[in-house]
Amino acid sequence: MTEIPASLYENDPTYQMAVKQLREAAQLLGLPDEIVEVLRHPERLIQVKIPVRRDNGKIEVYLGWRSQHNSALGPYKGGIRYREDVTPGEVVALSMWMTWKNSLAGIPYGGGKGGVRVNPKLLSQRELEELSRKYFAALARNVGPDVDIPAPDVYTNPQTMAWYFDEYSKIVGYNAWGVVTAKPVELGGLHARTVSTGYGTALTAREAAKRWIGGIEGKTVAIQGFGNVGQYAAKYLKEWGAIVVAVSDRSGGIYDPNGIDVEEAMKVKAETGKVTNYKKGNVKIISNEELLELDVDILIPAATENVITKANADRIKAKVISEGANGPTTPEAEEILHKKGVVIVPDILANAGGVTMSWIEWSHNRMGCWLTDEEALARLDRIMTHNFNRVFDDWQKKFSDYPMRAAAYAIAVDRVVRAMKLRGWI
Ligand SMILES: NC(=O)C1=CN([C@@H]2O[C@H](COP(=O)(O)OP(=O)(O)OC[C@H]3O[C@@H](n4cnc5c(N)ncnc54)[C@H](OP(=O)(O)O)[C@@H]3O)[C@@H](O)[C@H]2O)C=CC1
Ligand SMILES: O=C(O)CCC(=O)C(=O)O
Repeated sequence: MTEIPASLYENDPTYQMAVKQLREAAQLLGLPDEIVEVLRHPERLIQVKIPVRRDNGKIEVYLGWRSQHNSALGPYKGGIRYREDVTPGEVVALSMWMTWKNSLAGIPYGGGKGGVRVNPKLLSQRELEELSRKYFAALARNVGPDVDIPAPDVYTNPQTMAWYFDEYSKIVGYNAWGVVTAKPVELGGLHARTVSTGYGTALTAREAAKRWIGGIEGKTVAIQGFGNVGQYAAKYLKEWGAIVVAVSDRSGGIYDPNGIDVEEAMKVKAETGKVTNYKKGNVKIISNEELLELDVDILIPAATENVITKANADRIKAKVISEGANGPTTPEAEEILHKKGVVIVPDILANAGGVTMSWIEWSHNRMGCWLTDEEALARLDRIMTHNFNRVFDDWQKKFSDYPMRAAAYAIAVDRVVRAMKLRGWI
């Protein structure tokens, strides 16, 4: 385990975007530069080396990171992603966004995020298990139910959490239920965690539609990314009366102006791995870029960072954007869209359903009692509807010259700074 210097993440464009957002929030709150200087760096950035014996008998070495951004409000909390192009800068940016997300959600966590540079689609299940166990064993001294609590992100899932949980429990010598969340139901997880990020993203789109475009009923929706977040956002928006006209994955997008059969698209994705194998109705294959520019009421980017940029912002026609993904909109694009009257529900609010449900799972694990999925989702609905309306009202009253993100950041950053001051850190 090594800690790595700032020069390894400072030039990363996703990190720079996160710092720009922080600086803008600091300016609105009147915070001095020295506080920005403290907040722009993680408290700890860990790099680990993971040698895996491949099925062909050869050893391959992978690199992994965990960024622990800020713990003023509680233990670090945030997911771990497996992607072939993960960078330390991206991981630090994502951990900073977790600090603001958890603060805004009002849950007792700081921010953390992890990543392993690997294409998991090229590994067998046995190789993935070895990689996951070794990565978590390497982090074991720096995670724990009161220290840092990981969860899934891109290309990780409840099975990955089961391996992490088991590896950590073996090391500490007891069942450490609270060390990870989004575990399988058999290991203290909630099915509601699987649907919760997409549910929350759909919910904030629903609430934004009520306040901005006359309600969700009959509104058209396009969703980029058809994984955990995109699929459940599509499912709930359809249930609430919207028409999901387009969805996509890495293979491309499908578009039917009369509406996609979401259940069927989920089945096709599960069985074939590609949503573009969906054949129902008058479906047309489109590119991911075309999907973003469709003439729809609501757009949900639910795949990856930096997809809405100054290069395409002018051509985006949606009136409401709910950010299921972390960091899908660059600050330059956001300014263009704000001037066009588009409401962007920021990621730290729109995709907070996952971590909020993680907190429900974690607190129940620690109390040794269990909630039903219905109770858990009803609680999430109450929390997120309240948080959405609080941010929306603050935005309209105090920050309407800026995008909605400004109001969310003002609440989130202020809470962290106050906690740091009370603790005597700054
Ligand atoms: N899971 C969670 O609880 C949370 C996730 N998020 C964020 O939501 C986003 C999606 O995460 P999640 O759904 O969990 O991830 P998944 O791995 O479940 O799904 C990712 C989806 O995005 C697609 N995708 C990936 N890269 C691209 C690309 N460059 N262009 C188009 N599509 C792409 C994938 O395609 P394919 O299937 O073909 O590989 C897949 O459909 C991420 O930004 C993540 O950080 C935020 C909060 C919580
Ligand atoms: O539930 C969690 O802790 C993970 C959430 C996460 O990674 C995210 O919100 O981006």
